[in-house]
Amino acid sequence: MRYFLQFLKPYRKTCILIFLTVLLDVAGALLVPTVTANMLNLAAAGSGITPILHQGLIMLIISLLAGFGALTGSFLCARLSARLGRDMRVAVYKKSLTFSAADFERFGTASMVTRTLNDINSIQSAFVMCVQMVLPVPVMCILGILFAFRIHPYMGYLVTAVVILLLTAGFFIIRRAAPIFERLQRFLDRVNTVLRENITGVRVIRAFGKETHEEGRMGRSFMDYAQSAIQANRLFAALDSIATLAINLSVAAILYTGGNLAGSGAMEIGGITAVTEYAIWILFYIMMAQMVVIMVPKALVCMERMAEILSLEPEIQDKPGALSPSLPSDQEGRLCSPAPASVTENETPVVSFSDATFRFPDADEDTLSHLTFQCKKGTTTAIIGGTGSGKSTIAKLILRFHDVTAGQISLLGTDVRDLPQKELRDSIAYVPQKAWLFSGTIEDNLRYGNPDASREELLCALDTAQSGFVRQLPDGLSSHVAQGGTNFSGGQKQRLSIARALAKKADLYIFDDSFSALDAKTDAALRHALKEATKEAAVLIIAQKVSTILHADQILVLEDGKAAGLGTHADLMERCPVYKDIVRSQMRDA
Ligand SMILES: Nc1ncnc2c1ncn2[C@@H]1O[C@H](COP(=O)(O)OP(=O)(O)OP(=O)(O)O)[C@@H](O)[C@H]1O
Repeated sequence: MRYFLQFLKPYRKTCILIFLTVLLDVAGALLVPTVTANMLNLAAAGSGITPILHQGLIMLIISLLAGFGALTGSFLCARLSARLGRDMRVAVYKKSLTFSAADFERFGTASMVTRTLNDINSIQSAFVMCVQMVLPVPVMCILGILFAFRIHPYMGYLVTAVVILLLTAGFFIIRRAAPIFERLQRFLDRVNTVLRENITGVRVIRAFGKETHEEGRMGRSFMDYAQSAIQANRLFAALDSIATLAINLSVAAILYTGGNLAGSGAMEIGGITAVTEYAIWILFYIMMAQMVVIMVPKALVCMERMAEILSLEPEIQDKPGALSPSLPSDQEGRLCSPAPASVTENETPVVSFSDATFRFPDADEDTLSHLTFQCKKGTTTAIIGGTGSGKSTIAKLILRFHDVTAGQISLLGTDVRDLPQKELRDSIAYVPQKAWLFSGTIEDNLRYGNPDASREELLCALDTAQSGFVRQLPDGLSSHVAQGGTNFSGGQKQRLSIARALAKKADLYIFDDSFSALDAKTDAALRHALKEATKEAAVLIIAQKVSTILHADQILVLEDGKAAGLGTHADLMERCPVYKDIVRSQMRDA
């Protein structure tokens, strides 16, 4: 709630305006029956047409003012709701950009999507409904009861009794509804998770013939959600029936009591119509408010879920004053080394691991242990090792998706934890293990890391990445890319991802198993072209195939997160049994 009020703060004036329009609307709704009663009383007393017409004119003015209030209120409310929704979504999205991989895992992708879209929608609609339906209730009740008392004390007591009865019934129903709505939101998260898995993994499901199994899983999630929704709707139905019964009983009571009072001359005949209308209006508003208030527990749960995201302290944060003036950029946007002048550029390590150790928060053992190596400008460092040996984790640590548990990683002599994350990542071009392209055009994707790149630079990056196929496409650089790049083959996606990285001017290029889908000829041609294109930077290649890294300046051999060897291919063939095993097994397979 605290967070929601913060979002509401900039719109204080609009809120006050909305309240005034609500007042106008409610006052109009109650004054029209009062004027009707006056007209009836005038007619019953046999006064002429002029005073009745006069009352009619007053009624017209009141109706116009009330209509203006209602219309303006609705407009302001709709606009406020849309702006609040936008502000909340932007805040949640911006916050999610600061999350580390571990922070994301706390929520899960499906829940993040539900929280950003569905939860904020629920907050928005509950807010609009509350302003339009709940805000007028106290005003309507107080004014309505006062007006009824003005006509006759008995009528006042009657209306008060009905109001108390309905508010009590509403209170108990809402108390029962809160946990149901909480459950409903959790089930919605689960439906989203299962649905996402089923849609993204549809080919695997079909290939393994698991349609029936998945149908069952989906069915159970839908059933749980449906059962809670039915329970909630039953409560709505109960509330609806109670309110209709209350309205009818109160009208009957008013007609009976009012008739007796009018018959005995204690009350004017028009009073019966007026009080009946007051009661109907009050009960109508209470009924609508209860329908809306029932949504409040759900909205509160959604607010809590939004607050969970907004209040989370990101695991990885920039240090206060992390902006590093010691790392000015050169003309091409690369960070310049803060190394002393005596150190020549070639000797300055772009990346340096010093006894770096890392353990995932939920793991029992270190994923990487005591790694020490350096990647220098103009050289290629390769990392090879078995599956799960920690190769990709090294790339993630350099990019600060995680922080080392012990030891240190430096970029151009500065601990990466002392650099602003933006500055750090700006100086690195990264090709992730899973090639991912964004929907749009090839050009949009290539410009992702370097929006100012010229067309020639983009074509050059494509050529280096052996993506000549782009030139053959009818639309060339403007060719459409589907979400995730699904309209390209695995190898094409990899090459486009490599071209995207190359289009960015960086101090360090990281290729995480990025050549795996390439045939041997393309792989060799790409590595040859890469040497020239990245000669001003350091290159880190993570690979499974020995042929990809054979000519690297140094090769780090990883075994269970530990360095089993570091050297050139020839060195390692002489003294690293783990490397020799890898080479032999791949030769045998070949
Ligand atoms: N988020 C995580 N939480 C816990 N453990 C993880 C997480 N991500 C990876 N691991 C574990 O860390 C280890 C190293 O993973 P990593 O992805 O670095 O391996 P890799 O050598 O790149 O493997 P591959 O060659 O299969 O890509 C693995 O045992 C993996 O199970």
